[in-house]
Amino acid sequence: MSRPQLIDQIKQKRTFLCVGLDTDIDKIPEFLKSYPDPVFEFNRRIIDATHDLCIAYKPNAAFYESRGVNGLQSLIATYKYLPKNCLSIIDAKRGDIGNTSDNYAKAFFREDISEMGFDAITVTPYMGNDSVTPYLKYDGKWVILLALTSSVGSKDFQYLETEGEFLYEKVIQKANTWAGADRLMFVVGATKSTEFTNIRKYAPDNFLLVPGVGAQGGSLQDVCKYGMTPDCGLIVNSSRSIIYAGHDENFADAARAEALKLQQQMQAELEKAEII
Ligand SMILES: O=C(O)c1cc(=O)[nH]c(=O)n1[C@@H]1O[C@H](COP(=O)(O)O)[C@@H](O)[C@H]1O
Repeated sequence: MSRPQLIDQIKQKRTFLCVGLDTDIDKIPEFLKSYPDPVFEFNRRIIDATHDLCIAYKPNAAFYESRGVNGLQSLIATYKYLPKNCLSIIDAKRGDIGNTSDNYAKAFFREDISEMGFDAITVTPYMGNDSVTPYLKYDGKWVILLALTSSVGSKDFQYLETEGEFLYEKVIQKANTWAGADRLMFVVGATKSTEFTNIRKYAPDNFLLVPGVGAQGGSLQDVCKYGMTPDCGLIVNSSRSIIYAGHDENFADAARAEALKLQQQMQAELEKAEII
């Protein structure tokens, strides 16, 4: 999905919500366990219940890889089911030397080889240029680079000062010399909303993938106040607070209700900023 298409979807659907498919087989309703692929069945119902309220889905690879071959099958089935008008993000947080990154890129971008052709992948920046550029070779695909994460541990390295700047500021500036805002996004945690003004100095046009609203306590309103651009520039992810909102046969309705609350708040923010 290109940047103009993404912006168009945001305006049409009046939302910039990403539903995180962090599907833990131990947390899904018991009645689904009789299905051949319970995790896919769970995801299918979540997608059916939320696709008009969001513009992206983000399966987190860890929840699938932890189940070996079965997990990979659930991930492939989920990828194939994702609506084409939603940005598909694989949250894999990969990054390695060039030829290894080439293979990670194949794993998630080359549908002809791996059966998965996600639109975007999360990548760690710390091995530098040659670890990131293999993902950028794929025209039309996005790299979403970790900049300032929502985790408590973000202070360990991301706030280290070097040449008068924080390391995360350097990451954003350097990475923006590798690709434009039509190919590169950054992850910035919603729990870091006070930093958004600063981040926009270095990333005025990039879309930011913002996790941390919901279970981690980040404020959507603050994220919008400090991080929104004339193109919206935000994809706000929420995983647990949506997908585990209910625990019985009605879990998909409960997920929809949570997604709807966020969509309505997002619509209000888009209207306030006169984007729609
Ligand atoms: O890259 C991410 O998506 C990510 C970066 C970050 O800084 N913090 C963060 O929580 N995430 C991911 O975003 C999702 C957050 O899930 P919830 O806290 O359940 O909404 C998880 O899949 C995390 O792995």
